[in-house]
Amino acid sequence: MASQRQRAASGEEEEEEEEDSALGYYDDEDDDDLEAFSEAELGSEDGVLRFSDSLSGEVKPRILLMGLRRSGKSSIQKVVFHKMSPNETLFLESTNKICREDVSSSSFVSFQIWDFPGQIDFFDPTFDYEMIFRGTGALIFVIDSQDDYVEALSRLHLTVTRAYNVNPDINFEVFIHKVDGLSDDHKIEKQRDIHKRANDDLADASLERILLSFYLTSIYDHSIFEAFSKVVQKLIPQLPTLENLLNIFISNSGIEKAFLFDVVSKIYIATDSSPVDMQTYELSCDMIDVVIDISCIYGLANSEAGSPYDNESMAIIHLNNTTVMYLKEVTKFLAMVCFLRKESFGRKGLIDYNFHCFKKAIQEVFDVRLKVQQNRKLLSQRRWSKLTMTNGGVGNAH
Ligand SMILES: Nc1nc2c(ncn2[C@@H]2O[C@H](COP(=O)(O)OP(=O)(O)OP(=O)(O)O)[C@@H](O)[C@H]2O)c(=O)[nH]1
Repeated sequence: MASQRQRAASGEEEEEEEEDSALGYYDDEDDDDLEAFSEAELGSEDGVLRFSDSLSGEVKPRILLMGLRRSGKSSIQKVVFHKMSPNETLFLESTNKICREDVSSSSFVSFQIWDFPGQIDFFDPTFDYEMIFRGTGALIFVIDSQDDYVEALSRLHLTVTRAYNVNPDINFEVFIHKVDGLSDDHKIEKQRDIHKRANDDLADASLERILLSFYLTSIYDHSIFEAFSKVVQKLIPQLPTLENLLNIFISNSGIEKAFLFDVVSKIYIATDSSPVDMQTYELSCDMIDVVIDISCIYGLANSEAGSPYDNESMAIIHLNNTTVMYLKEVTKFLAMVCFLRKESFGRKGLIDYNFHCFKKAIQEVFDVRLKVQQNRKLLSQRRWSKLTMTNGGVGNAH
């Protein structure tokens, strides 16, 4: 019953299911989708924006994780979205099916991650790669920097050119991964070499218009979260508005830097336009961890199951260099982390007032988004029922 309602609600979901069976991938998130649907439909919590409404009619951007075997694709997914500790990834088994994961049930960022097995020949004629690339927002190609990368580069070239022919709007992101084993000089040298070779290959094929972005990553530090943040940010249509709001907020509050974080994944979905330095980012991640850990241990009454993060969540940390870190809840999934001087923190009342205005503005941005999503949902519902009528499958749509 629920699944019939779900299907009727969105033609796109139906399309996805068709894709699922065509590709034979593993998806352990179906039940979560149903839960998310009933929650969204019933409007479970007043005043909480349903950013994670998985059946909103919006086509969720797809992020593909590709690369050679053992390059680290599954580890990246597990560490960023499942809080797996990096050491545990040593025991991960090789992926032998495409694994799809919906990153929308527990966090703000709403997309699907498809983890491809390294050995798969997705250019096999029986494999419908066009269908895969058509709905893709970003393609992350993982290259193991500790290994010989000649084969990886030719695979990257093949993948990118095929994908570009199907969908020129895909963002191509190259993770030069496992850089934890390399010295700083070596890292830069590898990046330069990979960058040059990959772009030369494209130039030789007269495909200079394909833009590749490169990131040095490792699951053993924050670089993987930072890189993923940038990949995800490119898929958020409201990003310029969010950045603008943050700029206005910090300039009126005497704040030096502000990040808007997705609490669950620790991906920052926006920051003001001043440059990001890795240390501030790492400190912000640590602060979120501290808040969640302390809340889990001491904040939940009678160790009941509940959310360690709610609208009361906030934290202030004074660093020994006269900097203050200030964390405040923005929505159920988002937190703002600010860096400011001790003197500026004296005007906390003003900061809190500005924050209140910022929060309201964010709410408005997402109200608009919600409306757009609802309209799309209606449209796709109509399209879907028309389609089922013409195919004589009216029964399925009800
Ligand atoms: N040193 C280091 N090792 C890593 C890093 N990321 C992953 N690994 C290791 O690389 C090995 C392979 O990782 P997987 O995530 O299974 O690789 P995969 O690309 O998913 O492999 P397939 O499923 O076979 O395609 C594991 O032993 C990980 O612990 C990293 O950033 N640094």
